[in-house]
Amino acid sequence: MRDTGLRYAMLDRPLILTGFMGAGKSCVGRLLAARLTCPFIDLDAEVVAMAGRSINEIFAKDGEAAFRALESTCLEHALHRGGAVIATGGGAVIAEANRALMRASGVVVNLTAPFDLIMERLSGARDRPLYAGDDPAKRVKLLMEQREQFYSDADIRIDTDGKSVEDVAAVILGYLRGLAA
Ligand SMILES: Nc1ncnc2c1ncn2[C@@H]1O[C@H](COP(=O)(O)OP(=O)(O)O)[C@@H](O)[C@H]1O
Ligand SMILES: O=C(O)C1=C[C@@H](OP(=O)(O)O)[C@@H](O)[C@H](O)C1
Ligand SMILES: [Mg+2]
Repeated sequence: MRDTGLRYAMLDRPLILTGFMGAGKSCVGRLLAARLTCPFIDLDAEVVAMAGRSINEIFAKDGEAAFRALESTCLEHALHRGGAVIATGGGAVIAEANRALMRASGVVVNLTAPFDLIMERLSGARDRPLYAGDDPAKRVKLLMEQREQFYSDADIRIDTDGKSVEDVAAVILGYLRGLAA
């Protein structure tokens, strides 16, 4: 069943998913956009399209700062498109300007998962430069701690532990229904 009513309710407001790598932003976002029959924008894909190279290549050749600049530009473009579901990359919340823009433009939904589950979901990931290299567990732990303050800057936080992608999308749809009522 498609939530066409909700689609119209949020037509001019993006729904923005934030959260750490592996929280499920991309999977949940794609499903949610299908349910809402609205566009789905994955910021990582937008960055790759704009740069003409992979995220791994951008990090390796241009550095993280260059990636963050592209990410901010793509976020701005995406927010201007109005009613869409936007899956951000896990680090999009670091820049204060990005957070302010997200809060001012749409509904910010933060997906969370405990450290062990994040590690489980990321195991084998090859397209995440911040997960690659020596001791990814140590880096993930540190980044999760450092970013917690930024992720908490959201309209709603949803713990995805024990929930399927469908379950998480259903919680968000329920929240949107509450907003539209
Ligand atoms: N709620 C969930 N339950 C089980 N697996 C999940 C869930 N959310 C995401 N995953 C899995 O975790 C991995 C990362 O998901 P993804 O949507 O790419 O996360 P993100 O975009 O937040 O980094 C994928 O393999 C996906 O299938
Ligand atoms: O947390 C981060 O800094 C990053 C998360 C990634 O997106 P996902 O959160 O979708 O994996 C991607 O933007 C890049 O590898 C950097
Ligand atoms: Mg993603």
